[in-house]
Amino acid sequence: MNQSKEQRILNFVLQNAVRGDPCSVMDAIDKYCSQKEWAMNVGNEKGLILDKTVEEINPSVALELGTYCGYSAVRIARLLKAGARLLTVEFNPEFAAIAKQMIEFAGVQDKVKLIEGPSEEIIPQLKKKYEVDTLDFVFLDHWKDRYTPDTILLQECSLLRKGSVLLADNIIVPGAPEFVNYIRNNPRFQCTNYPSHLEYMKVQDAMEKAVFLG
Ligand SMILES: O=c1[nH]cnc2c(O)cc(-c3ccc(F)cc3)cc12
Ligand SMILES: [Mg+2]
Repeated sequence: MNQSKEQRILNFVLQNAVRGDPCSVMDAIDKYCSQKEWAMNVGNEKGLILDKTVEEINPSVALELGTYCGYSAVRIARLLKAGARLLTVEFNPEFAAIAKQMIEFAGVQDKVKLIEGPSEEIIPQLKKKYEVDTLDFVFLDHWKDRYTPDTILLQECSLLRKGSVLLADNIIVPGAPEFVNYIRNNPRFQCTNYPSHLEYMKVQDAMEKAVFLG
């Protein structure tokens, strides 16, 4: 059976990174995906914007939509204080299986709960099934057409509180114009745009930060 690209990325990490060292895992993924095979990890340039946002908030409870191979789950989890946790949602079972191994190899599994399934099903379960009160931070990095409906669903499920921060990847490429229109014209959010580049490419991209005003 032919190996998937995601399996090749994981194998490269297992061969070249240091078990229990999240930064070595991130570096190995970035090295492989910039030199061998492009993949849709947030990457190091936009990753630094993600780092600064997470450090600013210092979240107790964070949610990621779109785990993929686990690169940004490792990136976020390495910055979480003792007792804080990241819930990360992945729809694709193959990606979830790779991400589980990536998160465990990086040694951040105690801070990360990987949930397999569609975000529209998982979000309404967060309070009762996953014991979430409200979310301090949400990283949207799944499918651009889900950014707006999932942001609305988070509000309907009372998962956002005054000061909750959303950060969305891929505002330019692949682009989320409907989400940008929704969030920038919504008086309940205070938005900031962070120009950057598509991971591993000299192509313009951007991230959008949106603070929920309650
Ligand atoms: O589908 C995506 N989900 C989350 N993040 C993505 C991401 O960072 C980049 C891309 C992407 C960008 C350019 C391209 F030619 C093909 C795919 C897709 C996703
Ligand atoms: Mg992305």
